[in-house]
Amino acid sequence: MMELVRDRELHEECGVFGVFGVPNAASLTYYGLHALQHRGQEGAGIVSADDGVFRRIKGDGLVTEVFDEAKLATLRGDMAIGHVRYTTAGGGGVENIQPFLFRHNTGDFAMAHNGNIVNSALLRTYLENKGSLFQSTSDSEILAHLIKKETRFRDRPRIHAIVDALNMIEGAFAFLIMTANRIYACRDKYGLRPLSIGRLGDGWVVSSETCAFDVLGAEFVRDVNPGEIVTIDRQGLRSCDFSMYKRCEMCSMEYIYFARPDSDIEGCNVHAFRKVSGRLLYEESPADADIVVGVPDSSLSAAMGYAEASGLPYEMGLIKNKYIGRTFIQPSQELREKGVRMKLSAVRTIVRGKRVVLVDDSIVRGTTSRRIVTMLKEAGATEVHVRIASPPMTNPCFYGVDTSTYDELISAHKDPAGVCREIGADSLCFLSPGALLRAGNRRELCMACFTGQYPTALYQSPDEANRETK
Ligand SMILES: O=P(O)(O)OC[C@H]1O[C@H](OP(=O)(O)OP(=O)(O)O)[C@H](O)[C@@H]1O
Ligand SMILES: NC(=O)CC[C@H](N)C(=O)O
Ligand code: SF4
Ligand SMILES: [Mg+2]
Repeated sequence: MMELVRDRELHEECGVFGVFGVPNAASLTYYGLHALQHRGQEGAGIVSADDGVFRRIKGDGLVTEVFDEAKLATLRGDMAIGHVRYTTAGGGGVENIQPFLFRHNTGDFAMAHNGNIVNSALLRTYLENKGSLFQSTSDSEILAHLIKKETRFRDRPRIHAIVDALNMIEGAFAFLIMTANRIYACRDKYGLRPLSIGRLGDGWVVSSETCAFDVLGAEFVRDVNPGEIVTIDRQGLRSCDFSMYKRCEMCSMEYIYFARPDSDIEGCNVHAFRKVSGRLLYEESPADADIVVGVPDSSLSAAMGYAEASGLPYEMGLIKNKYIGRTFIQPSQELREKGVRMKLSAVRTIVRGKRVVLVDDSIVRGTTSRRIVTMLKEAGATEVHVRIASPPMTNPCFYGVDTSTYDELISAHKDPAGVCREIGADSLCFLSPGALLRAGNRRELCMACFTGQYPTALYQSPDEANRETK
């Protein structure tokens, strides 16, 4: 049977982008979303607002597949928000593609979310029992119903309802909420997901990652803080805390794997973080070898750091085919194995007769490492020493990253020696959690998928999590 195979082993979260007070906001949002495309390739959407008139276009696929010039031209106005989606809750389907748009007699509004709400099942039941009719199966829609659930105080400013609603949801989020006159940018109190604000001409832009600012020529202003709502309107920026409990537990996988190397997250450049993590990986786990090879693309910065610290030459021992799309069709498991060969090839003349240090950013199921070790050996490498720039991944993520279930995580069942045997390497070492903190010069980071110490309550047993696909 033909099956659709994703080309990435680890799946990212969504990306959100917003523009306030700049003509043709939707076109700018298109370019912003294009810069965030790596965060989600399943669907994309933009909602624009023009004098209280909201217009929306959304669809399955990449930003370039969903929009064209003619479509963008219909999204008039100087305000817009957009979203690129990778599903973490509620399944696929066009009804789950964001931004969501809600029509209400107190004023229409649109909403876009990156993250995952861990108490969504409970809240959904509560809201449905109160009469809510959901348009989608996405966890994100819950926030809108929470904002509108209280009809007794219709005249109070909307921000009060937003504060109350944000305090009812538990989990990870970067939310953009757009009304006729303003955009609210909100981040969860644990600081799990990134969200930054930039200046563009007389207006403002908000983005999951700062790489989108550079694309538009916008200037970084500041990050939205954990537990904060930044209101953007004609008066400029205003800040309000919806929670006094604040942590700085940014998702470490943003630095390790997800974010683009040219993004700065909470003041630390992603490429710089990875490079230092590679240096620390060498200090913790040196290897007797001839060359250092990174697994394209996400581990290249860490591999450079490892090579620099070790004094070994950094070589391009693996090449990635740029034209392997987001997904490709494979007929069977056997050909699926060949799928990675379509994606990555060893450079025979570079690795032949060499002892190779192979640096990757992470091991999830172990598929990539196993295939690449075999490939390097088949190409003539005499030894392959695998060095991973993150700790063993032993727990699933509940916060918007599809890191797999317990059953699939190779390190949940095998110690590093067992994983080493399984992938056929000559040695295997992982980076320590402490080194991750040092790489970012931080006191806190979410490392729950490595340590099992989740910053929030989970509302789900490990068994349920294990059964859940996404
Ligand atoms: O142990 P596994 O289950 O194989 O997963 C780990 C691999 O997945 C990711 O790469 P991915 O192929 O997703 O994309 P990349 O090209 O961006 O590195 C990550 O960088 C590892 O290489
Ligand atoms: N990856 C994400 O951030 C997903 C957002 C939301 N939970 C969804 O599944 O659509
Ligand atoms: S559990 Fe892992 S992937 Fe999930 S938010 Fe924490 S660090 Fe990121
Ligand atoms: Mg990879």
